[in-house]
Amino acid sequence: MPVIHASGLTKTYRFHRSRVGLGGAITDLFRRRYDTRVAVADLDLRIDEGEFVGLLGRNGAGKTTTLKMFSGLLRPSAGALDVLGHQPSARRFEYLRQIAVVLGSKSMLWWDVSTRASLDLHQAIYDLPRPMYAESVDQLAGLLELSDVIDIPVRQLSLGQRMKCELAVALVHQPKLLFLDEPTIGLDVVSKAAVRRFLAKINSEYGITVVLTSHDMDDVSELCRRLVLIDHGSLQFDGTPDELVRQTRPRKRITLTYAGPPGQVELEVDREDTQRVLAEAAGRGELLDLEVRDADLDDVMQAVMGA
Ligand SMILES: Nc1ncnc2c1ncn2[C@@H]1O[C@H](COP(=O)(O)OP(=O)(O)OP(=O)(O)O)[C@@H](O)[C@H]1O
Repeated sequence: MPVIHASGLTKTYRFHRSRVGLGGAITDLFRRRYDTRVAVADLDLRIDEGEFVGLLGRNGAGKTTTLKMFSGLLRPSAGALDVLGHQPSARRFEYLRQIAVVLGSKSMLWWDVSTRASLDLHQAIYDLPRPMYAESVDQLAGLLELSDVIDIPVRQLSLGQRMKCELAVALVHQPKLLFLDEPTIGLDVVSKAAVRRFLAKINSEYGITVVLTSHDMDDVSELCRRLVLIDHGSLQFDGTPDELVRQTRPRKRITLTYAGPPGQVELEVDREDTQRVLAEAAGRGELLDLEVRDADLDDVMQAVMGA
């Protein structure tokens, strides 16, 4: 049974287009001009329980809009969308109770109070039974190593500590489905690694289905077993990271370092030619070093974004 099933999902924004100059601004007050933009076009997608899916694409591709429709923040303009048996835009409590949304660039925490106060508020909002709530807070505080920060006002926390607290608050009601938009944006390498470890664990051990958007290819390659690539709101690719790499950059990269001239040489060769090229290279001079590698996700995304 799919957790998310979208068919022909489309979102068109209607927005006000300003006229230029003071005269234009005054005219705008009386006669507004509107334009439309298709942010997501005819998207068909099925995501099953327990998956960890990366939603990728360049800026403006339609990732956030898609996540917002999945989570019920935006109403689709056309198409059908079923998430956990609900129509998200109806925003029914039984649906919202089963999902969580974490936006890296927007905080759900109150700045002037501690994370514990935000957690207590969520207990009240979701009407969580006391024992379940206590167990949930203990579990999340343990997994996210929050004991030193949970009672400190949020404004005094570092960005990394704050993101861990965001995750705790988002997950305290034990949702089945988590939507993450750029969860590691701005974090240092240590905090990124901690957040990724946590996300991998809640997916593999607690079975939470995760849909993530990120421009950080380390997030994507470490966490996502499936990638969905969208461009101009349309589906461009749906498969594993390895399939995306093979499809976009099928060639091997060889770096040869010779003792004498020409020094270091970089080559891109077809897979089936690798052995022949290496044998030929070895006969051309004394080799100090030799490296053969596949393109990685970073190379691939650069190729895709630049296309
Ligand atoms: N409220 C809005 N009104 C009008 N156009 C919008 C609105 N929100 C987004 N758009 C447009 O819709 C398109 C998709 O935007 P969206 O934010 O979904 O892309 P994205 O893939 O998440 O981009 P990014 O990687 O920069 O976050 C863009 O062209 C954007 O300008």
